[in-house]
Amino acid sequence: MFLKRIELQGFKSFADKTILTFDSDVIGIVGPNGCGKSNINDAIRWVLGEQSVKSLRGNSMSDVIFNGSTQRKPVQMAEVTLVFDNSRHLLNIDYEEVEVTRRIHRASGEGEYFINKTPCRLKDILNLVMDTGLGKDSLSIITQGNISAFADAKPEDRRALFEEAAGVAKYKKRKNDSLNKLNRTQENLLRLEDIIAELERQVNPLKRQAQKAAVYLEKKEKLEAIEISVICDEIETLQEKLEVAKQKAFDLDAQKAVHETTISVHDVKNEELRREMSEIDHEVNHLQNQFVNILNEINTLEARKTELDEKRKYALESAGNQEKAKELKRMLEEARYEYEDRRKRMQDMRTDLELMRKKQEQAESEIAACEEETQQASLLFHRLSNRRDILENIIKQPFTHQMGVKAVMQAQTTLHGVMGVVSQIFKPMMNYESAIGSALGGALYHIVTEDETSARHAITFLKKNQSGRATFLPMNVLKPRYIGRDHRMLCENSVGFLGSAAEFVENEPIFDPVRDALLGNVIVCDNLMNANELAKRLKYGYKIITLDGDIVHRGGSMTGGKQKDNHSPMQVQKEYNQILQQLQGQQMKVDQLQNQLTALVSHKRQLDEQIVQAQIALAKLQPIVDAKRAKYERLQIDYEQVAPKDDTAEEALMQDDLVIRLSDAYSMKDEIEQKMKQKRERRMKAGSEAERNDAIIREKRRELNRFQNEQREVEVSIAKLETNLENALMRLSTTYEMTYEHAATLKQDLDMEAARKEVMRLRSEIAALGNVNLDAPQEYEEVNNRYTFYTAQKEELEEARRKILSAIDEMDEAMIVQFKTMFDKINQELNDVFTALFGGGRARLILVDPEDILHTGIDIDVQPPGKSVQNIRLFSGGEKSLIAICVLFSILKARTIPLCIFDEVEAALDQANVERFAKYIAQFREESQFIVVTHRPGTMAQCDALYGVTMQQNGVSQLLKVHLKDAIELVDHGKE
Ligand SMILES: Nc1ncnc2c1ncn2[C@@H]1O[C@H](COP(=O)(O)OP(=O)(O)OP(=O)(O)O)[C@@H](O)[C@H]1O
Repeated sequence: MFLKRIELQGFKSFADKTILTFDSDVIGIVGPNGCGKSNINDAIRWVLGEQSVKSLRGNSMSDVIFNGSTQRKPVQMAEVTLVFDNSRHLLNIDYEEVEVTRRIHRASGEGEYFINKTPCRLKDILNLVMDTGLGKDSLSIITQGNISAFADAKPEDRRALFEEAAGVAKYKKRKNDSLNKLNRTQENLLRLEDIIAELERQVNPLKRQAQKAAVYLEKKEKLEAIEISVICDEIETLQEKLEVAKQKAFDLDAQKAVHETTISVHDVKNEELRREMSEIDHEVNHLQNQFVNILNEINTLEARKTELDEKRKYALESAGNQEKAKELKRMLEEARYEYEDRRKRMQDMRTDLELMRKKQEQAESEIAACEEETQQASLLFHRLSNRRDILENIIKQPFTHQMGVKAVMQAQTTLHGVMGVVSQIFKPMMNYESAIGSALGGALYHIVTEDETSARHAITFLKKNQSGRATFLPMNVLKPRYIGRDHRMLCENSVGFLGSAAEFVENEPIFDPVRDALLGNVIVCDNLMNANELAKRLKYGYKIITLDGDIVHRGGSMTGGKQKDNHSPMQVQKEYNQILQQLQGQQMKVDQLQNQLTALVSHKRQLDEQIVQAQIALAKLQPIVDAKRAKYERLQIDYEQVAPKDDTAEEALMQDDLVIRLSDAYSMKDEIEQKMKQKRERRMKAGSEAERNDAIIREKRRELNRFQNEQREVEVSIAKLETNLENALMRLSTTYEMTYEHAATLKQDLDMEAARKEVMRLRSEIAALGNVNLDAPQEYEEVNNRYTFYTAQKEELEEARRKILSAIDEMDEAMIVQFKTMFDKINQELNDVFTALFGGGRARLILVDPEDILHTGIDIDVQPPGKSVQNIRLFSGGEKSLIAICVLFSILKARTIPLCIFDEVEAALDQANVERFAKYIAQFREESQFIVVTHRPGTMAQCDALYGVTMQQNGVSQLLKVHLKDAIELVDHGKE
């Protein structure tokens, strides 16, 4: 027996464990309607892998689990096991006995499969029974429904039965698998083709980019090798320059200190001089008092002398000759003394006067020279002041020729958002006025506004008042412009480059955007020659201006020259600043000269005064000298008249010291006068010295000022050098990630000028490369690898597809042969089976499309005895069943099927046909095992054994082996 046993538990109406053991070839299963016979049939199909809930007569797979009845609770699990004898190895497995089990749990709804109690997949079970004839479309399980549907089915729906009989299912399955594989391959191929197309699109540009990147890297490497040395050299040069500038700053500091010391020394000196002058004044005062006193004393002595002389005169008249001679001799001595004394004093005075006159002459010529110089200096000062006034006037009344600008600026307070005119907003740094003027050009007279609305309002204002035109720069739309990083670097390495024009103006921070927009990308160069050279290097992409205001425009055109009366605001401002500076110097010069002149004039005035005083004194002394001489001569005559012949008279003594005292008083007076003169001279000298010191202090202060300015410039240049140095160091660290110390060890001994040019050349070549994708080589390699990989894959897939297609062709071939052979075999059997069952007539199978064996439908052409009905559908139900049964038996004859389960297939047949049918089954018992569900005694009579299925009141099927008679009774009893 092929199927040895069925074990059911919880399956449909078989709530309890039920075992059907098959020990005969033809087993009948009998029982009343609804007792559960077909559930056995369902159980077999279920185990063999039935997935159609509908064909299992349920709504869900868990409907196969015993659902309970009035007296029994539902169970939670259904399990059916089929036990096969596989000694003939009909099943595709090596075991002699095979147990196939399927289980389902109500809770999870999950099914489990087992082969020989080992869990397996549904697929394994389908494989196991494939081509045994036990498949779901096979003849092994035929129901009444199948039988009646067979005749009415469409020809193509009948095909499955024959395919199953021909055993092409395995090919079909394989073909299906192959087709699925082919589909997947096809899909993969499509996907691959998409990927390859996409990669193809990327690979060529990437290849170009990778080549470009390689060129870039090569140049970059070369550049790096040279530029590190160039930057090092630049750093060293900058450091040297910085050293020099710092030394200069130090020297300036030292000079400043020297000057400051000089100033303070002179200040101290002046302090001393002033103290000395005040002391001298005090002393002169004191001497003047002394002078007055001595004059008084002289007057007193003179009076006493006159009185004495009168007394002597009277005494002489009454005296004797000897007495007289003695007295006269004494008087003569006094007179001679006085005369000599006065004469000598007069001589001294004359010498003094002479000296003073010489000094006076010298002072006069000095004054004349100083006056001339002062006059010249004043003249220049006035000329400069006049020019300053004119320029001031121009500055105070700007925009005389720009009516529109003038009108807007006059109405600035009433117009919202008008911020100023460009020429007034920016103040060029010293010496950059011409350059900035040229850089701004026409924009000098543009009006800066907050935004476009403000500009619109101003334009409306100009229109309404017909006040002219003006150009406006709304701040909100201005875009900053810069010199590109690479270009900047190129500039910094060029001779004569000073910076961008924006660096040389001062303005309020709020106007920075205007500054950057107008001047950010304008380059300032020292002269036109260097400007041309730089323009060439920059490929004429920037406006370059020189300190003289000449311009090399973008594109290379040039503007230059000089205007006679340049009234551009920047020029006016420049001249005004220069004039203010000159005026300051000139004013100082004039002041200095005037001070000098005043000092000279006062000196001369003092000299004049002294001369006059000396002349007066001399004039006063002259008559005195004359009188003294006359007196002396007179006394000499008088004495000679009375004097003895031998003048042996003893030396006359000056008895009265009045004369000496008087002479001493006069000497004292002269001495005081001399002292006063000396003091005054010293006072004057000190005054001049103080003035000279003041002049020196002023001069030193001026120089100090100059030093301070110079120091500021040096500080600016130090700051610039430091910035440049910092930039160079930064370039080293950002571009090459190197410190200077490390870079210096790599520095090569190059001709720096040539190296710089090489750097420039490489830079411009690199810049000309444009955007470089440095990841391109790697990306190219990746993409190219993927491209190669996918192309190879595509070829492999195409090869696989070719193989699948050829395998499908082979399978088709095999299926056609197998199908056709089986079909022919069945067709051969059919006629015999038909005549046997119908008792005559003829029947044959027809291929609807013999050209397409793989898909053709199958028609049946039957001719029961004595009938000429062409269309199979026109036959009666019983006839249709019988025709189907004929085909069934033909198939059984054509090929062996180990197990056939017939579920009331003969229900529609009449008694005679049932018997014929039953007997026919018996013919196959040698090859096939039959399980026949039947109600018909004729069929039962041909069975070797009969199982009766009963269902008691509790709704649970039960099984019992019965004899034929009991079986008929069971069925009949059921009918009742
Ligand atoms: N899940 C289930 N739980 C309990 N009983 C079930 C279940 N499924 C089906 N049944 C019962 O099984 C019976 C139907 O069995 P079956 O169709 O095998 O009868 P039968 O003997 O073939 O009848 P007939 O001779 O009319 O063809 C019904 O009474 C039905 O109530």
